[in-house]
Amino acid sequence: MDKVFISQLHVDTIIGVYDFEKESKQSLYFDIEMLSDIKPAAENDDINLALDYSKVSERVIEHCTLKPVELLETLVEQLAHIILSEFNTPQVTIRVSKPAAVAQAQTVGVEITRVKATD
Ligand SMILES: Nc1nc2c(c(=O)[nH]1)N=C([C@H](O)[C@@H](O)CO)CN2
Repeated sequence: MDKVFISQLHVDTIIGVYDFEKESKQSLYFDIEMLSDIKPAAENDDINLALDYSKVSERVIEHCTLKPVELLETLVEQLAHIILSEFNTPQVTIRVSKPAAVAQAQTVGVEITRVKATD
C-alpha cells in the first residue's frame, strides 16, 4: 500500500524520568509513516479523500503538549492509538528522537509499528 509520511516533526514538551526534566521543555522529533491508499484522493484531486498530514501533525503536537509523561514509550503508544482511531490508516510507524538525552549520542529514541485492530 502507499504511504503518507511526516518527517522530523519538532515538538517542545515536558518529557522524562528525572526531576530536572519536569522543569523545562525538551525537543522531540517525530518521523511518522502511515499506510494509505492514495488513489481516491489522486483521482479526484480532493484533500477530503486524502490522509491529511497537516491534521495528523496538529494532533500530534496537541497531544504532546497536553499531559506530560515520563517515557518515550508511553508517548508513542498513545500517539499510535490516536492516529489509528482518528485517521483513515490501517498501520502507523512512529519514530521519536530525543537528541538532548544522551550527550555522547547524536540522538536516541524509540520506534514502534502498530496496526488497527480488526473486528
Ligand atoms: N527506553 C527509554 N530509555 C530512557 C528513557 C525513555 O523514555 N525510554 N528516558 C530516559 C530519561 O528521561 C533521559 O531521556 C534523560 O536523559 C532515560 N532512558
